[in-house]
Amino acid sequence: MATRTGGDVTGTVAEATGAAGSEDAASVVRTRGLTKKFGARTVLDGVDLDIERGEFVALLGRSGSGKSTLLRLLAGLDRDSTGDLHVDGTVSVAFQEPRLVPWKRVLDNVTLGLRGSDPVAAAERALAEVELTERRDRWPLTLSGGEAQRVSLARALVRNPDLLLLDEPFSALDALTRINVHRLVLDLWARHRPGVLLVTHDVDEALLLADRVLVLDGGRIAHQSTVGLPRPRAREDRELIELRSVLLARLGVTLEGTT
Ligand SMILES: Nc1ncnc2c1ncn2[C@@H]1O[C@H](COP(=O)(O)OP(=O)(O)OP(=O)(O)O)[C@@H](O)[C@H]1O
Repeated sequence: MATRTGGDVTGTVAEATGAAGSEDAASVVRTRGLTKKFGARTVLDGVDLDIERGEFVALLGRSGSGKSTLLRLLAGLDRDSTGDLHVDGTVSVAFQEPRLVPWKRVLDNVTLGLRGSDPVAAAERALAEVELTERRDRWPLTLSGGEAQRVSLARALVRNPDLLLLDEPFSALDALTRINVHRLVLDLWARHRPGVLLVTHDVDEALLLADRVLVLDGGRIAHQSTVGLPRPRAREDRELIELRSVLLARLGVTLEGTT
């Protein structure tokens, strides 16, 4: 078993408790030699990962490289691993599908499992932040995809997480909605400053949003690029274009013959 310390997971599916002082107060995540096997197959093979408080990290990797597996371990949704894993603070998770409870209205989805003195007021504030105050009494099935994803973000943020884990939360959205939700996530992140780990297939999305972009390959963090540009960022920025080709090459995509 991995030594899992810290991490009070609140999210859509998991609840775990624990508390421990961090070895490094600046880090919300610290893993060393984190290894995960499914049967005889080693999917994560000694992952060393640090995420600082308030840092936005994106994780790229080919399909099946183990991105979601790593996210699930950080979320405490899977505990069967070896190595060191330390998560310091509260964790919230948002997935590709919003995973709203269909028989609960929007507001009740956000307050679900929420403790504290006034969960309704907290949920109302969170819904206002994602600009969905008017939808508070709607049933999830009557929401658009973008609205449902914003409710899912409100539900994640209402808990004021130290670590926000995002597993491809934008991939099912149409291009325009995706741009708006990107803007919203950056806004919410700037206001709340959780550490973020965003799992994505989209190199541009990673470069537009993150401070650091990691590539998972061969069960390890095989590459990282730091993106020093201020936000909002433009896709056509020269530095971004260069980083994009480096990352695509690391992902095994070559752009020869394309413009
Ligand atoms: N519960 C499980 N039992 C057995 N194998 C699993 C299980 N979960 C994941 N795997 C395997 O582990 C590998 C990594 O899966 P994972 O979902 O983490 O990859 P990923 O990088 O997130 O992929 P994608 O980008 O396609 O979502 C895959 O080969 C997958 O089949």
